[in-house]
Amino acid sequence: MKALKTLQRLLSLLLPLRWLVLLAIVLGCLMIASNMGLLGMAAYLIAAAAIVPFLALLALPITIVRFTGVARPISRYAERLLSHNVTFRLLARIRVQVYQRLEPLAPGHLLTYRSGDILARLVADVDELQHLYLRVVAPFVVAIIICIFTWAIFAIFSPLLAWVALAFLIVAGLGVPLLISRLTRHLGKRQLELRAAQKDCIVEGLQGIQDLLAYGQEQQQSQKLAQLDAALSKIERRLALLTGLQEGLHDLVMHLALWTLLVLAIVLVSTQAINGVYLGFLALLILASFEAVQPLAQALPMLGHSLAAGERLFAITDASPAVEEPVEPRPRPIASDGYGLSFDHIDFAYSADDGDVLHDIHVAIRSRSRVALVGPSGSGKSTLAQLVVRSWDATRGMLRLNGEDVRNYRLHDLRSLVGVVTQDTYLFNDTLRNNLLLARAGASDDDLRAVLVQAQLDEFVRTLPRGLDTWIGEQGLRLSGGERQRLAIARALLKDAPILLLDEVTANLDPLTEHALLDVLDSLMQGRTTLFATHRLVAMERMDEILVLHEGRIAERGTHAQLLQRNGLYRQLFDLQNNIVTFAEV
Ligand SMILES: Nc1ncnc2c1ncn2[C@@H]1O[C@H](COP(=O)(O)OP(=O)(O)OP(=O)(O)O)[C@@H](O)[C@H]1O
Repeated sequence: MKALKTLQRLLSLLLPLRWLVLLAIVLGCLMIASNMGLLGMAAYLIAAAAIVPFLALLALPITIVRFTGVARPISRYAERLLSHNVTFRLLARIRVQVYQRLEPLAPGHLLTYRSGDILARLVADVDELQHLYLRVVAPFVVAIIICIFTWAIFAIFSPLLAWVALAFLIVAGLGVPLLISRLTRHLGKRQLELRAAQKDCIVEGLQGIQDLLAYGQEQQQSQKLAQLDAALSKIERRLALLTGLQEGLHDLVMHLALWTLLVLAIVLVSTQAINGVYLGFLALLILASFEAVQPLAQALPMLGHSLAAGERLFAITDASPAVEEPVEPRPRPIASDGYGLSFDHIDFAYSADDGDVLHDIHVAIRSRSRVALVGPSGSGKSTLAQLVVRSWDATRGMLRLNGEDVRNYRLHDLRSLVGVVTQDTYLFNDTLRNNLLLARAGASDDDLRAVLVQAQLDEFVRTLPRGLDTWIGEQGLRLSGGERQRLAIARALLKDAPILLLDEVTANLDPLTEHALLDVLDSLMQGRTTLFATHRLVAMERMDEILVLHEGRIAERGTHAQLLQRNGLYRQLFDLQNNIVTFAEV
């Protein structure tokens, strides 16, 4: 039932291209009909030439042979061209549509998938659909038309012959392949899963190569890959066995059909029910019909692969996004005197199964103020900051931007107001220039230079032989940690958004680099409403307010001086970091 529904959904994707599909079907019929015409008429001519005294009487069959001889290659070529065109256009469209569906799922839902698995779905699974679109849809319709056509021709000579021929065609074209398809369906699904796991193993192995080498685990990773390969080969062997079996059965049915029909026809000829001159014609016609249903017979067992791939793709497109777009969105807010945020009694849980990680967060953040979120690891700093860009929505309570619920703005509008720098801002394997332009396409070189100066990266860029056109490697691997962070800051400066989220920006840096970067951050925060999540209590005196989070609650709030005076959790964390007390004393 599920397979039928998937098939129906996959077929509905063809609707926008229905006229091209129809044309491919017409061309397919023409190709097969001309093949049948060529073979059938050739057989008839040979038999008839012996008994027909004047060649002129054979003018029509001769014309048919000449016409079909030319029509066959032309229609074959046009049909192939068109089918491939339709299929690969559709696959490209599906791939983009699935990819676009990934974006609203990020980051919440995507965490449940592995990168290799997503890669496999977008590349290999989409490719699997070609079995359906290229080799099943049009060939199926063509095969049905051919069956009807064959039946009609045989019926002219004898209804008995017609029904027997049709029965054999149905068994060869549909019965055998559907039987094999039932056997291969679960294998096809397993094959896709194993291929995805294989890709994931390779992607993970490459991403974690340094740690694998450091821990001497590279052998284990190759063993894992070898095990997956072995499992995959086993499945592929079984699939090859079944496909071979299917081809053998098809040939067997075809031979049985040929002999049965020939014997029947000879009996009918001997009883004068059929003119003997048509015997060769009928024999070649049945051979041509079997040849016509053969592509479908070969493709049908692979239908299981397409259905399994379709199910895996629909699992992505059907997943509900972590956050929804508003039904009636408010226009993008424009506030000349800045943007304030207010968290109204917010509770948050990552999923219904998990407990709340934020409890009753109730705080207003004035426009253009700098607020630090500090607290022990896991206290909820990043989670709270991420609510601002609606990576997730609050489970209870409301987050307002200048008094309006953030859920009432288009996601794009809301996010365009926020600049984000995290400890692992993603840098693309591209030039410095293009990594910056991500924040504002079309920015001039002067704009780029200005933000590089502010981010104190201009001198570094000047030392590079290719300047802004230098490739920075995958994830900015050719840059040091400090340079990567400065580039991320320059990017945020270029975006020039009025709200800023800084999440552990200095976490991976040495004290000297951290110190230098704090000045850069200072200029970035200038005039922007800033949430600065950090567990490092440095430069806290530059903050207007500090919120100390503990187990998802605001445990303390105030300025650096007020919190130190209070002698609470903040003081403990501060003393611990500055080696004033030891961990045991806290
Ligand atoms: N995607 C997620 N799914 C489920 N739980 C999560 C997820 N991300 C974080 N958590 C949990 O939420 C809690 C708060 O995590 P969060 O990352 O916000 O803390 P943090 O204060 O920023 O920590 P750190 O300083 O270590 O970055 C933790 O218990 C963490 O395990």
